[in-house]
Amino acid sequence: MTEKDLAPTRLGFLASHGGSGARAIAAACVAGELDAVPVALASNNSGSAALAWARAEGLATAHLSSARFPDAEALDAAILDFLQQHGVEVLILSGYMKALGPQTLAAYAGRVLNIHPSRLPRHGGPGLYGDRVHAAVLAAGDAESGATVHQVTAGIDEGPVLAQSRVPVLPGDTVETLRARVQATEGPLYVQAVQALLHSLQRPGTP
Ligand SMILES: Nc1nc2c(c(=O)[nH]1)N[C@@H](CN(C=O)c1ccc(C(=O)N[C@@H](CCC(=O)O)C(=O)O)cc1)CN2
Ligand SMILES: NCC(=O)N[C@@H]1O[C@H](COP(=O)([O-])[O-])[C@@H](O)[C@H]1O
Repeated sequence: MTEKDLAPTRLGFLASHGGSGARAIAAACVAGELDAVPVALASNNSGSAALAWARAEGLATAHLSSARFPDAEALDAAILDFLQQHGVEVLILSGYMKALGPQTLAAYAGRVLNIHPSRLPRHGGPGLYGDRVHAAVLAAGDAESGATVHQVTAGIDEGPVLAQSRVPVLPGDTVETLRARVQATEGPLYVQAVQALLHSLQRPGTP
């Protein structure tokens, strides 16, 4: 058992807006629920609340967007360089609205998680993000919805599902009321999924 094995796992985040998932996971680290430490957050929006929160928390931060790196390969390389520079071991997508590139996916294979606000495979894929997902659930007349944490692979929302929540869709629901009911499940669900991933990484082969 090396010193690194005993050290808490270093977490990195990508977020486009509020970073609610990152905040819930960071709080669970402080509370001792997760044997991990948040170390870095990058956003494609320089004015995002997630970036302001990460700066205030003392995390390493970066604004990495297609505006700064018009070439997708260069943006992917910049994201990977930022994460490796800060020794990130597990990457958490927290309301990140851009496709993650092949270099970062290859370097972090099996160690990248995303949360999506529906019960995948329903209402997932390109073009389905944020309130568009809740609108799709309502338009389809689904009786239930929820959130999904999955491993991230090249295809959008196609990675293996690790955990799901379930909430009812109620008569008279709007995008706002459904979003609030689903988002109330996301923090605990994401913490539970990260816990399971850390366990599998820290003690491979144990149930
Ligand atoms: N390689 C992967 N990258 C990402 C995945 C993934 O599964 N594999 N998940 C997404 C998150 N996501 C759904 O959970 C998602 C995010 C964004 C989009 C989308 O269509 N985005 C629009 C742009 C939206 C914007 O700029 O605000 C687009 O790309 O045109 C769909 C699903 C994160 N990355
Ligand atoms: N496809 C990804 C996606 O739609 N993610 C969803 O966006 C919201 C982000 O909120 P936040 O910016 O306040 O964390 C969250 O509800 C998350 O499930």
